[in-house]
Amino acid sequence: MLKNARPRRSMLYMPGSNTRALDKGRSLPADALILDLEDAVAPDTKAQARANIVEALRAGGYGRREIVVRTNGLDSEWGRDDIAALAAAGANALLLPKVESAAMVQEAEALMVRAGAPETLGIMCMMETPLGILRADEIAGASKRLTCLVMGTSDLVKDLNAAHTPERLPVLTSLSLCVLAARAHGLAIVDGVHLDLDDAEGFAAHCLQGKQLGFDGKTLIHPKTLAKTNEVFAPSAEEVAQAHRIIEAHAAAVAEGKGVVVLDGKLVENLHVESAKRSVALAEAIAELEADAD
Ligand SMILES: CC(C)(COP(=O)(O)OP(=O)(O)OC[C@H]1O[C@@H](n2cnc3c(N)ncnc32)[C@H](O)[C@@H]1OP(=O)(O)O)[C@@H](O)C(=O)NCCC(=O)NCCSC(=O)C[C@H](O)C(=O)O
Ligand SMILES: [Mg+2]
Repeated sequence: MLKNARPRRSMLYMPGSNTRALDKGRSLPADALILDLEDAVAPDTKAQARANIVEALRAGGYGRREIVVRTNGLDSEWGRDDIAALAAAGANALLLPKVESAAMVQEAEALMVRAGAPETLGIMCMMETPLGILRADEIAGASKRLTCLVMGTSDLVKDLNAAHTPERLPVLTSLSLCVLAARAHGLAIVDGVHLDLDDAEGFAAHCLQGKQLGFDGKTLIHPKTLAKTNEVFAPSAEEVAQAHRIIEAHAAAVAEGKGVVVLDGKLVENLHVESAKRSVALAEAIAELEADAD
């Protein structure tokens, strides 16, 4: 069972230096917004971006969208000040970049606590360096505050000296290792960004591949990709209807003292019921989120 389960089909990055984007986030159909202080922000605008995000959080208006702030690394000149300013500013989670060990997570958590972070403030980790991927299990188990791993496939491809390819073979092992680590620790996990904004077909294929690999959703860089992402990572109406049929057929079998049933020629066991219940719960959570956004 996932800790802190909620829809994370679409997580849209926006630079903290872009106040227009921070404002637009209040009306975009994203499950989560990542207000960025790291790579999307130039060094000489870091302090202003931090102030913009604190002000945006104070002003509120983001509804039920999950609000995540990506801080700079603790090895940079800005990381500690980011955590000090954001720990109690009202975000749902802080996203730590380039995490490579449990110790890095725990150091950030200690700073968050010192800065007055509420117990509800979550931690997310960017998985985007070779060492971080190799230590995914250690990182995913580093703190009770951890809710979600976020793939950073751009940095990863760079560090691997690999290439962005349509099938993503160069990063498949890394993606799957992180999915394994996330699930082993009951965490959510979200796929990396697609950099080519004019490649709608390739983007859709990567969404589908991510869903098939087990990801809960995808990180995004532009609002025009939200609709496709939300569609792919949501259970379809047919899937939800089939999930209800599976739950009902199995319940009827159990009432007759049987543990399994054959539905449409396919075996249905308890594990299928668990998956069906997960689909129904996700569909309900999405409906709630979308009703709230109207
Ligand atoms: C890529 C962009 C710079 C493009 O911006 P722009 O030229 O303004 O795009 P449009 O003119 O098409 O924008 C249309 C309207 O949409 C708003 N907009 C655009 N992008 C966003 C956004 N991300 N969030 C919110 N709103 C957005 C524009 O303001 C326009 O609105 P309006 O004025 O009403 O018409 C830009 O999309 C952008 O900056 N994207 C985010 C880039 C980013 O955050 N990058 C860092 C994260 S990715 C990363 O770091 C990867 C990871 O770490 C790894 O290693 O893999
Ligand atoms: Mg990165």
